[in-house]
Order: sequence, then C-alpha cells, then structure tokens
Amino acid sequence: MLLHIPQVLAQAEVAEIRQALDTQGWVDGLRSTGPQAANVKRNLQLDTSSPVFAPLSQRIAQALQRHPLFVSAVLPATMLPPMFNRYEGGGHYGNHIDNTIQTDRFTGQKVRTDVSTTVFLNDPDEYEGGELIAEDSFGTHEIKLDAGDAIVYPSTSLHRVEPVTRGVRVASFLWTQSLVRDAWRRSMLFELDMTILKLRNQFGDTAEVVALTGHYHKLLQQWAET
Ligand SMILES: O=C(O)CCC(=O)C(=O)O
Ligand SMILES: [Fe+2]
Repeated sequence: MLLHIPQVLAQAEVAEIRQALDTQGWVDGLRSTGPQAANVKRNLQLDTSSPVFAPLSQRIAQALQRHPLFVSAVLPATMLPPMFNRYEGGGHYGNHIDNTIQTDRFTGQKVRTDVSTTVFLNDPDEYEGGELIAEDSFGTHEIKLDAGDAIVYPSTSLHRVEPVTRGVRVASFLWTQSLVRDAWRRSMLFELDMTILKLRNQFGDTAEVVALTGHYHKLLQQWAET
C-alpha cells in the first residue's frame, strides 16, 4: 500500500526547515550507499554530522509520530533518523530497493526497514521532474506531492526518483521498522482502523463499534512483534 499523508508539516514549518537546510553541509549521496544503488544514484544528502542535522531530523520524526494516519498505517516500532536529500541539475536516483537492515548511525541499533517515507519539502511547481516512481502489487505509481506532505510505501518496493531538470527538489526520507512486518497485514489493519473511525464518528461507541475495536486489537495482538 502506498499512502499519501497530507500536511505532516505546516507551510511555516516547511519554510523554516528549508531555510536551515539551504545554507548547510550537503555532501555526495554516494557516501551512504551500497555498491548496487551507487551505480544509479546522483544526488546530495545533508551530512549527518552537520549541526543542523539532529534538530531538523528530530522535527520530522516528531511530526510523523504525531500524525494519526502515519501511526495507523505504519505502526512504527523503531524509526531511523530522518535524512535529507537534494536533487538538481539532472540529479536522480535510478531503480533500486532500499537495504532491508540498516544501522542507526547514532545508536548502533540494527533496524529492519519495513516502510519507506519521503516528506516533500518543495511544492511541485518549484521543479521539473523529480517524481518518485514506486511499484506495488497494483502497478506503478508516480508521486509528486505538496511541500509538507508525505508518501509511505513498503521498503520492498522497487522505486526511483526521476531526473530534476529545472529547480531543486529537497526532501526528507526515512525508514521505519513496523510492529507488523507484513505489508498486507499492515494494510488490512489500516483499513479496519479507518472504518472503525468512520463508524465511531457516525454512530458513537455502540456495542458493535466496541466489538470491532476489540477485533482490531486481537489482530494486532496476533501480528505485532515488539
Ligand atoms: O528522494 C526520495 O523520494 C527517495 C530517496 C530514496 O529512494 C532513497 O534514498 O533510498
Ligand atoms: Fe530508496
């Protein structure tokens, strides 16, 4: 399941983050990449030792963890620190699959990457190209969202970023280990949760809504790994 999560960041927050990012510490994205992806990757990334990295990264992580749609769809267990990338002058990232096991560079913890996220930090009219193209079981999807919006997709999906031929595309990207490793189970839990929410809004906490909520938690109890 690919899910568009609107307004993770308000416009004012995007502007502040962009301003902090515009000035500091971009390095070649190849530094943090394995040999296969390195063949197809041409972009810049914010150096994780830059003084602006930690506060900006924490801001993105907190905004996502506060967003009810992100929490319901991703069921986060452990999140790797959000990173920042920048594509311009034909910069792109060809087809690849993200590494399944990644090490948190600050804690040394090994994290299984179940869900990939991109938070867009430019509006679509600020640049040409730069679409995130991701495949899932239903086909190929082209994603280019408003600044402050995010897309989440299974980390097992083949994906790429098209060349940016005008302007600059800046984004934050990150990986999360989910409580529920299986993408199909996560998507079923998400649909059930959203339906229960609508029923609660329509009918209140009727006995049936409480029973369905119990069913949701029983499934989570069966499927969650902590
Ligand atoms: O820039 C993006 O939207 C995705 C970046 C990406 O796929 C990666 O860094 O692995
Ligand atoms: Fe990727």
